Amino acid sequence: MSDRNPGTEFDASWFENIYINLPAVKRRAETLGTRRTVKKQWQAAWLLRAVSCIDLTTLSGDDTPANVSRLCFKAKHPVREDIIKALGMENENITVGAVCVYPNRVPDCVNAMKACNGTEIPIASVATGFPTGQVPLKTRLEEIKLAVEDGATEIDIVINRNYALNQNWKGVYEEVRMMREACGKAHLKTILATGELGSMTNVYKASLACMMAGADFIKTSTGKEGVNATFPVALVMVRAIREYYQRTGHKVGFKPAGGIRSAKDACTWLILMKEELGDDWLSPHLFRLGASSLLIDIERQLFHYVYGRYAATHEIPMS
Ligand SMILES: O=C[C@H](O)COP(=O)(O)O
Repeated sequence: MSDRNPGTEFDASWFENIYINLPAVKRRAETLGTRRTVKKQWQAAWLLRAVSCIDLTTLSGDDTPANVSRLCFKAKHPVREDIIKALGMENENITVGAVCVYPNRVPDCVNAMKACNGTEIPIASVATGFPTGQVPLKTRLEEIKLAVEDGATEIDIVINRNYALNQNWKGVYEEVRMMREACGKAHLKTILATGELGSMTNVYKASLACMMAGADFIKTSTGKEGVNATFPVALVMVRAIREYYQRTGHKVGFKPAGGIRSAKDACTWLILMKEELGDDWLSPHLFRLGASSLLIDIERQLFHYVYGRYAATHEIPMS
């Protein structure tokens, strides 16, 4: 993870005169999807980089110690050994960026990580009444503290959408500030739930409020809203990250989440980060992809890359 973002005093002037040129943002987003392709010889490297940035997620009502344990094993061994060997990467320790679960499942992650020896992978817990946040502040803060006590090293909170929709940026700031305090040493990711914020201007202002309050990452969505991670929203958020960096010198990370399922999209997200913020934002310290099923497609593409598309789909061993 990046060096902690200490945040700043609340400054209302940051929220004045913000104008988002939506047609221009949309045009820029379209160029990301259509005009950039990763050269063949670089494809595997880009895909492995995407793997290292995944927050491998399970956030379901029917999560159990068993499926969380499988998730943790997969987090430590995200790509099949023969594929890694064929790529000449057997000496690299390739893992995902973190696992991401509900607070009740954090102890299961701790146990599962102990059971498979080797690298410790960060355990991220959603908290604060995820996904809606519609519980009292005292409960939301307590939930963070319990998750950290249980072993979470990263906390993904949801912001107060009521405050955001009512332009109460000081309210958003003060709650996030308290949440950061409750996190202690754990890193803080703030989920904006952009699909519920009503406008791109609100997305930009919510991003600023969270970073001012000390968010280490800003994250698009819970994955449970009607609209989740989109490229136009991401462009608005990363430009807020750039403004915050220019004003304070602190680098804040970015996590798109929700509906990211294809290897091609994963590469496009990396290209967006490279072009908008630069190479520092191409590592798990400053970039995460929140996803529950993206890894399956990346592994499939790596398989095709190593063995060829024909072998991958048609060949069967005869003995
Ligand atoms: O934070 C991560 C998201 O909840 C995952 O969403 P997904 O299941 O659409 O990949």
